[in-house]
Amino acid sequence: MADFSATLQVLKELVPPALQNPRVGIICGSGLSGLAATLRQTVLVPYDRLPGFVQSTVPGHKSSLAFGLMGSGGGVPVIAMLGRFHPYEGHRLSSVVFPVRVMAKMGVNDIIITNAAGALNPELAVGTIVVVHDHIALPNLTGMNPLLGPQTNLSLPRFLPLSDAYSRLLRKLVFRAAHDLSIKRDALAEGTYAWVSGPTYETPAEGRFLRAAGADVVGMSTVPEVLAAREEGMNVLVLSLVTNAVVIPMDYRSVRDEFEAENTGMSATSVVDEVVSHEEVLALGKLKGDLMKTIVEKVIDLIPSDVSMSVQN
Ligand SMILES: O=P(O)(O)O[C@H]1O[C@H](CO)[C@@H](O)[C@H]1O
Ligand code: HPA
Repeated sequence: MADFSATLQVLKELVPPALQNPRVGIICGSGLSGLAATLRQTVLVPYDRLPGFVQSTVPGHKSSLAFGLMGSGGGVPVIAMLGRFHPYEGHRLSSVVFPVRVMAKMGVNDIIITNAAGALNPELAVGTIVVVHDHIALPNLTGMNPLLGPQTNLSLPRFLPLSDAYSRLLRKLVFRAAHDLSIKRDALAEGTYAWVSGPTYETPAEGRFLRAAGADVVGMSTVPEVLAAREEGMNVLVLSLVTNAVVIPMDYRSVRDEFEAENTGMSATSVVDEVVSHEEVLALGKLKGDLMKTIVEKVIDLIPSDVSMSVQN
């Protein structure tokens, strides 16, 4: 098991005292590290200075923690991961969630986890921010769960309930923030996140399967972080930016028909199969990053400090 005390000691040396007790934790999804641009008195700590931290190897993820003040007035002390770790990078699940546990040990009560995700629900337009209210995690159900293994902290629950994983209070604050900021209603939606291991994007049949199971968006991150944060007793908010529509045609556009038409001399429409790319995901993050930033900043303003100090739902 990783040694948190060594990590905490380094942070004590590198982070000024005023920022050493962050109240809110933020995890920036693919292309969303600009979230930290609104921090004041920012101090960056590269992951390679921190025992127990691995490196973010995915484009659109930086390998640094950012400490600073966010929001109006004096500001709220926050700690932000400018890049996250995914199991598909080859990182162990315990490494993926290590920073979340460090946040807990530094006193973070509320964590805002963002990600880029593909839409399974056809009603979700690209660019929508989905306030996640539930998840489906096939990897969890089949033995890939960051909480598997001997209990490392006996003060934490062995059997963690997840029916209340996504804080009702924090979710509602997102809609209050959007209202206060006059953000148009359809910029936001609510939905269920499906976690897949990646790094492959879904086949059309897999997309249909996840949709039929009740998921609205799909991505390759977040759920391990949610589990660790809940185990540590934090209140969790997850915001998914829809960066692409998952390709789920029912119609496979028969190549037999295409062949037969060509073979009989009739003109056949040549069809190019649609594909998604990480470049597309990052481009959307760039386009909509400001909206995510504005909402996160306002939510942080709205979190009552007395509520933040205790676990609520
Ligand atoms: O979930 P984040 O880290 O935002 O990134 C999403 O974007 C990448 C795929 O384009 C995957 O890593 C997926 O999980
Ligand atoms: N599938 C899985 N993960 C993703 C997607 C997707 O379509 N888009 C962004 N992350």
